[in-house]
Amino acid sequence: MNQGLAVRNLDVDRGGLRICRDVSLTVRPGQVSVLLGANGAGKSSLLDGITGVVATSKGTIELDGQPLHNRRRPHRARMGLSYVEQGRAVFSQLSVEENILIVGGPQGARDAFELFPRLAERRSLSAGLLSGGEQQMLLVARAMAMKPKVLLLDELSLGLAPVIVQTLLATVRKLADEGLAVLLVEQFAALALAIGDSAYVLNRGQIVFNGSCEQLKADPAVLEAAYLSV
Ligand SMILES: Nc1ncnc2c1ncn2[C@@H]1O[C@H](COP(=O)(O)OP(=O)(O)OP(=O)(O)O)[C@@H](O)[C@H]1O
Repeated sequence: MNQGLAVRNLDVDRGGLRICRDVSLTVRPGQVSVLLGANGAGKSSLLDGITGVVATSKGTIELDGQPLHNRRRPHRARMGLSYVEQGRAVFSQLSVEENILIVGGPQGARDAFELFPRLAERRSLSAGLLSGGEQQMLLVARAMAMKPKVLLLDELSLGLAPVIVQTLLATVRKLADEGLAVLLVEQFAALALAIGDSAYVLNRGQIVFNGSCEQLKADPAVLEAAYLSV
C-alpha cells in the first residue's frame, strides 16, 4: 500500500545558508497537507529539497517506505514525486494536447481532459494563449500524467483571482480523494485550509505548527505570528 511521503529532520542549504532546519512532515495518501508561511520562510526551498532540485545533506526523505534522499531528481520523479514548481511555464509554442502527450501519451491526455474539461475544449490551442488559470490547470495535468504517488504544488494561485484558485483547489481535493498524497504550498491560506487535512506552518525555515487544518483555523494566532515575525 502507498505509504505516502515521510520527511524527517531535513535541512536545506542554499548559497551556503541554512534555509530550512530540522523539518519533519508527512503527506499521506488521500490527504492534502497544507504548508503555510510568510514570504521567504523557506517553503519553496523545502519543496526543492524534497524533490531533489536542491541537494540535502542531513535528514531523510522516504516515499512509500523507500529512501529517496540519496537519489537524484529524475529518480525521485520516477519513484512517484511530481512537482509543479512556482512560476513554472507551459511549452507555449506547443498545443495544449501536445503539452500533455509528450509527458503522458494518449492515456495521459485522456485523463487530463477528464480532469479538466476546460483543457479539452482548448486542446488544439497554443498553450501560450491559455489564461493564467488554464495554464496552471495544464501544469497540474502534466504533473498528473506522470502518474505520481505524491503531488507537490507551489503557489498555483500566483497572479490568479480567488475564484479561479477555488476551482483549482477543488480539483486538488478531488485528486486526494482518489488516493493521491498532496503537499500544497499556498498564499491563500483560508482557501487552502478549507480543502486541506493536515497543516504545517514554516517560520524562518522551521516547522512551528503541525496539526489539522481544523485546529489551525480555530487558532489563527499561530498563523498571524508566523506571518508577522519575518
Ligand atoms: N538559489 C538561492 N540561493 C540562495 N538563497 C536563496 C535561493 N533561493 C532562495 N533563497 C533564499 O531562501 C530563503 C527562502 O526562500 P524561499 O523561496 O524558499 O521561501 P518561500 O517561503 O517559498 O517564499 P515565497 O512565499 O516568497 O515564495 C529566502 O531568504 C531566499 O532569499
